[in-house]
Amino acid sequence: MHELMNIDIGHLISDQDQAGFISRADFNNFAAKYGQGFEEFQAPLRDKKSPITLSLGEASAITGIKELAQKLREKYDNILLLGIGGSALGAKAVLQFLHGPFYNLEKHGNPRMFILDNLDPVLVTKALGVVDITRTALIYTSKSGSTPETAAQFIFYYNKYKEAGGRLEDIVIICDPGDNGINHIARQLGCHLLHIPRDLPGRYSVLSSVGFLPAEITGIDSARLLAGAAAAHQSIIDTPLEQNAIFALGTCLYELAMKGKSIHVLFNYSSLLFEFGLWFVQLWAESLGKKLSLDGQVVHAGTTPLASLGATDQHSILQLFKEGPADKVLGFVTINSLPIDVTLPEAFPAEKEYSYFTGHTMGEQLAIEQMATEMSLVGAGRPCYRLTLRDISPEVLGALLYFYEALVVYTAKLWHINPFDQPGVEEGKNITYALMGRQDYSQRRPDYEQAVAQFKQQGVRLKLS
Ligand SMILES: O=P(O)(O)OC[C@H]1O[C@H](O)[C@H](O)[C@@H](O)[C@@H]1O
Repeated sequence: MHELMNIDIGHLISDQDQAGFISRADFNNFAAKYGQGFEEFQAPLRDKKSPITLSLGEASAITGIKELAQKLREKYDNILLLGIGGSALGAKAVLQFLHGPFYNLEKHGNPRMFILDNLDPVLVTKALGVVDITRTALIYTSKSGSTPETAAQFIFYYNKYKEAGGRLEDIVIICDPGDNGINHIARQLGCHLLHIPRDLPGRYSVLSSVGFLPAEITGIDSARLLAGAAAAHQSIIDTPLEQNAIFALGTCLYELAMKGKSIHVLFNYSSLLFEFGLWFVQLWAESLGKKLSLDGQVVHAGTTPLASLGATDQHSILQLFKEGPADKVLGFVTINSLPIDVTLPEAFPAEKEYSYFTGHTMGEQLAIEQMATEMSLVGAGRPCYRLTLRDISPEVLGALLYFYEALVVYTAKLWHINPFDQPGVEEGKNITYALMGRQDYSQRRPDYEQAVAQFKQQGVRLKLS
């Protein structure tokens, strides 16, 4: 992993015992205090018992995924990928990091990929306006198969597709194995059906067919993504405690949370990492934000993730990071070697605001701005760490994704919570099912309707115009 990315946590620690940082003495005591817990985290990884290691077993699915991707590439100009949360965010992160922001506008001979991850009548209708549905393949990704937003999208496009004479057997459904509606539909349509390992939760599923199929369709070798993840895995289980990045960073983040750093900002210094930032937000939030501990105590665990984009957000939220509440720890993600750089030629030499650029590259400027921002935050007493990615390659991204998955699982151990469930999102779903008239929720419907009426009554409406 060290060849793919490296990490600097030096500015989470203070030798002067500065408030808001980890003291050197505390840091030196981590092994004694948390070493045992870290071994308990490493053991299931080593034995391939941790759910995140299920991704490593997905190597066997890659040949089939490549064949399917090839077929779809040959037949179709566009792909509409329907999914939400973990069924969309990872694929978006992969495509953006490896293809850049203009993939759909560039000429490369591969299908354009539209990932529709919201319930929005305007979005779904507009998408129909930009693709020829008869030249478009549908991928419906839903681990549970019961997510109402994605199901509604699928019903809409399935009908449009059928009306247009689309080949139903070319539809792709990606879901859990199981005896449920989505599996029944796939079998009824005789379409492609790819299964996600049952115990691999959706937000950890990017390194499975969920991320691999969109990657392959657009020309990314998913075996290289997985090779990067495998390298990260090996490093996490082999590296001794004192140099182990997951141990040091995870423990620092937990201890800083105990000191009131309740917000974890990931400040990504490349437009290619914007979607990765959103993937991180779901992973961190749903895995660590828990009311109950493993033994049933009310703990309200977790820290709030926030994704920022450098250099853009230096001009919006940075002011707050530096001078607002001291409740944040910031992680910078930078890319060491860019495949493209731009040297600025001389222009307006008489003007001091413009003349100093001559001969500098934009990559150099971005790196300077990142360091300047980080230094200024550390100087203001804000703890920061930095991940430096070797380059823009599938191996690096695979390692980065697996690194954060493992970091979340280790941090959850410190919080003593389950990182693989999300009980907090269920209630809203149940109310939706009941109010939308789902049959198996009919008994609960009157109660929910009454509760909704009461809730609305409690509102205090003010006039704005
Ligand atoms: O993949 P699906 O089953 O459709 O789930 C999509 C999303 O639904 C829920 O909101 C869960 O909290 C998320 O973790 C999940 O990623």
